[in-house]
Amino acid sequence: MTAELLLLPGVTQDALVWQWMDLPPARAWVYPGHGDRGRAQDGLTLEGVADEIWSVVPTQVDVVGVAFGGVIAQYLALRHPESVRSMVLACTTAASEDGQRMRSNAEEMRTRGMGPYIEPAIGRWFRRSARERVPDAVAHIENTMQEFSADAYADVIAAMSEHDTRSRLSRIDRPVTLVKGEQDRVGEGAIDALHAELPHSRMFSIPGAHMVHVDNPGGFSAVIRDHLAWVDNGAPLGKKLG
Ligand SMILES: O=C(O)CC1=CCC(=O)O1
Repeated sequence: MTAELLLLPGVTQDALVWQWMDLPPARAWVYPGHGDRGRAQDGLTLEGVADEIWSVVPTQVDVVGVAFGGVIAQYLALRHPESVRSMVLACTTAASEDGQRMRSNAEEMRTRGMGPYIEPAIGRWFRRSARERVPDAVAHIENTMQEFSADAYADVIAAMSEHDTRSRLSRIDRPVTLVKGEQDRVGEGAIDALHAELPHSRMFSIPGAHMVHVDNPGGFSAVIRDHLAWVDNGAPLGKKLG
């Protein structure tokens, strides 16, 4: 059986967020509290999300993870290495910088609701030109966030506050393509840090802000297709590509 392409998006995003990309057939994952799904009954953890994915996907997957999705992809590869053939990790990180601040932000979200968070998120996630270039995609994200539960958003931020895979990244012996959004100002330097630690990684920079898959769907599709060709052709393991 060949590997299935598995798409893990950023927080608040549903399966429709990939519709502007040009990809081979893929499984678009929907996290608890996202899309039509209820919140995780026993609380959302990074390990729990990864384990649920592992329990559902076929033998092997090529994982594409953006932002929160890139975090989940790391837990999947660490906890269930046999299930991951390769990864594309975009605009993501190996560790949250300030867990205490994230936990207090999460508590504040639960009381304030989604309203105050939508415009700032659009500002971080897209380049200014996005409303002209990809108006439907920006509108989709805005509409999704307006309907989204602040508790579900807070669940993700609280779970991410515990995130730190730095000491374990050297165990991931799969080919990884890392993607930097050239205009991504969230966690600057985080992709370089992943590149330094992941033994079989290569790195691309493409125009785009934090949610590079929605901000630059054409450019990100091209990277994924290049990645799949690289892996299908036996991505040279043990060799660090720059
Ligand atoms: O919203 C951000 O700036 C960072 C982020 C947290 C989870 C996610 O997917 O992006």
